[in-house]
Formats: sequence, C-alpha cells, structure tokens
Amino acid sequence: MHVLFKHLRKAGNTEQRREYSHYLAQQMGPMIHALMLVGALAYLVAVIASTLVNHSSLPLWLRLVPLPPLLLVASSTRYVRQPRLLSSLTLLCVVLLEIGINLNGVDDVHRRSVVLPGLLLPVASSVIWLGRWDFLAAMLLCALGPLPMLLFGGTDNMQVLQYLVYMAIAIALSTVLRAFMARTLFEQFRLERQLREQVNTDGLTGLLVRNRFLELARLALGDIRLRQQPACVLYLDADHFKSLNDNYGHAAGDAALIALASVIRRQMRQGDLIGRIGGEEFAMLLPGLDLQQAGARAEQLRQSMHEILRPDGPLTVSIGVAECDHAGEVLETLLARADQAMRQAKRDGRDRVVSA
Ligand SMILES: Nc1nc2c(ncn2[C@@H]2O[C@H](COP(=O)(O)OP(=O)(O)OP(=O)(O)O)[C@@H](O)[C@H]2O)c(=O)[nH]1
Repeated sequence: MHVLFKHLRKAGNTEQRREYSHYLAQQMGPMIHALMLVGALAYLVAVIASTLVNHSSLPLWLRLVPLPPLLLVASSTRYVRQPRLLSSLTLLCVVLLEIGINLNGVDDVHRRSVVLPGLLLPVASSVIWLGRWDFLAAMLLCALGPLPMLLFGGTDNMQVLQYLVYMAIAIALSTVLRAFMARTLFEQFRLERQLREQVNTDGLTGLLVRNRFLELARLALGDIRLRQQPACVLYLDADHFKSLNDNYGHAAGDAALIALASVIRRQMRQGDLIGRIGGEEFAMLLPGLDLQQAGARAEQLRQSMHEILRPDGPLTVSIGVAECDHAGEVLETLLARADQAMRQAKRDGRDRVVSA
C-alpha cells in the first residue's frame, strides 16, 4: 500500500507542488463539476422518491432547502480552477449533501436505505480530492455526517454499529481508489513536465531553445515596459567555430559549446533569460540594465570565455549589445539591432563587444 502513497513524497519542492496542484485542478475540474451536478440531481431525485413512498414528519420544502445552494456551488465549480477554492467548494457540496441526508433520513432509520447515500458519498467522490488534507476532511465529513440522524433518530446500537462497519469499508475502498488515481495523475504530470522541458530546452547546452526564448523574452519585455525599467539584449556568437569543427571534429565543437553555455549560466542573475538561438549563437535578455551596465556585463562575459581552451587556443566570442527603446520596440527589432552590433564586432576583428 505504501507504494501508492510514495508519489506524494516525490512531489518535490514547494514550487513543483504548487504546479502539481494547479495541474490537478485543471485536470480534475470538469470531473468535479460533473460529479457535483450529479450529486445535486441525485439528491433531488432521492427526495422526490422518498416523498412518494414515505411520510416524513419534515415538510418537503425543508428537505429541499439544501438543493439551491448545492446547485449553485456545483455550477460554480465549472469556472473555478484555483486549487484551494475548488477544494473548498467541493467540501461545501459534501457538507450540503450530508445536511440533506440527515433531513431526509430522520424518519427512515428503520429502513436501512438511509445509510446507503451516506456510504455512496465517500466512494463516489474518492477520486476528486485534490490534496491529502481535502481527502481526509471529506472522509471525516462523510463518516460523521449521518451520525446526528442515527444517534438522534431512534436507531438502536446495532444499527449504529452496522453503519460504522460499512462506513469503514467504504472509506477504505475510497482510500485505495484515490491513491490509484493520484498516482496515475502524478505520473502523467511528471511525464508531461519532462516532455515540456525536453521541448523547451536545448539538449546540448541545457539553455532555452530559440522559440521558447523568444516566447519568454516577449513576455518579459512586456513586463519591463510596463514597469518602465531599462533592459538590454546581448547577441553572442562564438568566433571561428567552423575551423574548430573542421580541424578537430564535431565532438570538440560540442564540448566548446557546452563549456560556453556553462560560463554564460555562471554569470547570469536571476531574471536573466538565455537562449541558444542558432548553432553557435546565443541571446540574453538582461532586465534592469542600461546600455552601459549591459556593456560591462558583456565585457566580463567575453573575458571569461578565454578560460575555455580550444585545441587551437582560447575560445573567443563576439558580442553585440542593444538597449530596449521604450517607444514600443518589439523584441525582433531589438534582437536585430544586437545582431547587427555583433556583426560589427566580427568585422572589427572579433573577440570584442560592440554596443548598438
Ligand atoms: N560542433 C557543433 N558545431 C555546430 C553546432 N551548431 C552549429 N555548428 C557549427 O558552427 C559553425 C558556424 O560556422 P560559421 O557560421 O561559418 O561561423 P564561424 O566559423 O564561427 O565564423 P565567424 O562567426 O565569422 O567567426 C558551422 O561549422 C556549424 O556546423 C553544434 O551543435 N555542434
């Protein structure tokens, strides 16, 4: 059994757990909505059916009281994808259903059928609970919910005992169902995340691939513009890379690219974006830096590259720097200006930084 729960420990750091609970809310949201609606409709049908065969001391309108809030809450789950709110609404549905079970079962204790909806609830809802605590709270509600009806409805101890035994079985069953569902969903989440990372990350250098870099840089640039912050783009190209490949083989070229990426990564701050946008071409978005500050960072980067030793000497790079013009300049033109500056650095003799 502990294998079923192992995934919960594997859910990793807080960031990953948050991502996972949002993923669960997205995946389970439609099912929660459908189940809650079915629960509300089932309640209506059960009340009508029991009215036809039973004479309850409680008036019909009173037994129908939980229905409007139940329908309202069940309907609202269609639009909610925030994990905590979704869990709270789902728990509220269970509370309303338990109130309904008590209102309808109060006169029916001698026909054990009253116990049935109470037993159905934990099993039917077992797979929809997003977190461990939601599940525990729901099971507790399901177990304790019908007790007022049983304790104050004139049932004998034998019936209460029977109820407790069946409820324990129902909760054990739902625990297993939920564990299987949670394990399957966690595995799916892990695989999808891995796939997304593979698609977005360059296999050789571990940096962002071109399309992902452009996508994130566009978003970041919009944010930077809103905050009226400065920002610069660096366009970096390794020098004489073809001769490295031609003279020493592609493996030597690959090793140089890996080392180059690791130097860039070492010098980046949180919030900087780095992408491999061509074979030996890299782009960086540096939020918060003006042209002079970004030029200094580029110069530092250029010098650090000399630490990497190619078979024919130190690795050198040419870097172009361009500052974001806040008059609505799009990423493409900003990158094009940095690229032009980089080409100028090549023309000026390579191994240098040129600002646009
Ligand atoms: N080993 C290796 N080489 C790559 C990779 N991607 C691109 N290249 C090589 O990088 C080289 C780029 O050559 P060029 O564009 O002519 O530029 P260069 O020789 O660096 O000359 P300059 O940029 O003018 O200094 C080509 O030989 C590509 O095959 C890669 O992933 N691995």
